[in-house]
Amino acid sequence: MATTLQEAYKENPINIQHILPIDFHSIQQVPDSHLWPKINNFQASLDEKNPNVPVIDLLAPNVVELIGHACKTWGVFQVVNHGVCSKLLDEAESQARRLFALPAEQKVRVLRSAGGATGYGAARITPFFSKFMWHEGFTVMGSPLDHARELWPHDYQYFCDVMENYQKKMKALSCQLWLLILKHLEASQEYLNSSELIGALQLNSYPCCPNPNHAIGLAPHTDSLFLTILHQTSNTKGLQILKNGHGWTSISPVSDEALVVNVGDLLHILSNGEFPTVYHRVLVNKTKHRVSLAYFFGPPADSLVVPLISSKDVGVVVPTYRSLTVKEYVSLKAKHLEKAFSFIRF
Ligand SMILES: O=C(O)CCC(=O)C(=O)O
Ligand SMILES: [Fe+2]
Repeated sequence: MATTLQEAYKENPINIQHILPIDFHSIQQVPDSHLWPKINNFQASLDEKNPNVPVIDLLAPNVVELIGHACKTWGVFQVVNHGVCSKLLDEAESQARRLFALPAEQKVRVLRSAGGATGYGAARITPFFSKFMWHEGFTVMGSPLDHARELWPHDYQYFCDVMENYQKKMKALSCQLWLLILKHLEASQEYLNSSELIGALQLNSYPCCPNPNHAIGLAPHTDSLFLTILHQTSNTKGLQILKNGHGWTSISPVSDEALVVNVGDLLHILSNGEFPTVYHRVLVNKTKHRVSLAYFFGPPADSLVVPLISSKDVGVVVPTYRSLTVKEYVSLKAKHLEKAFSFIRF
């Protein structure tokens, strides 16, 4: 997938002005370019009234049922007892912090190119909004060696080791979750072989913001692939999902090692709309520099995503979306963001 996803990005280049983040280290005030109309910020009392996102113990005997129910009702859940040790989560976060702490002139050396997939830069959704986000990111697919060498000519190995190990562990967890989801959907295992799943790692940084009521870390969006596994700084709120009937709901980690898993667009299509794709955003705050690591995983770019209809429903339930390749969907999303669905809905 990495290569063909990179091809899809190459076909939809982004203007350099939408890739280059501002120098957050030197900024005292939110510039007009980053000033949004008042953001409906955290309201503790409202958050407390909101129902909590499901927390799933991966060792629970009824885990298939729990995940199926969470995907259907929320499209998002937290997992615990997932087997990724907290030491690795901490190390990956601290290596991400080490990268973002570098001076802007250094980070720019590994700036994502216009049609590129990896490297330092603003969020891919930037061109769809008239204001910029309070965010900088770094995307890794496989080994980050070339970029790490540019950043730390004499001290790049540890960063590479941690990022590669982190992706390996996330891939294993993705495969485990994927098999449980296929079981729930009653899909044959050959249908999307978990060994073919591929991922990309996105490091996100949300620096302290002098005016958090008028800035946004990441504007509302959905993730494109099957699932996203997210590690976020503990004790720092930021991620919110739009929950029907409840408005924006915060998702704070239930423990230091809990990971957030959310359904992406391709799984929404594959489940024939049974699982909602999750609209989410990130808020910023004045005093805490929040960092997150999002691992996106999905099928190879050339594979066809066909809405699944269980054998007992054939002839009764009709597909909501037409089938399409991953690459085709990524291209539609790069051009139309969430309006991409309107091009494939029957
Ligand atoms: O930082 C977060 O909590 C969310 C990140 C995210 O939504 C993304 O990388 O797509
Ligand atoms: Fe996201």
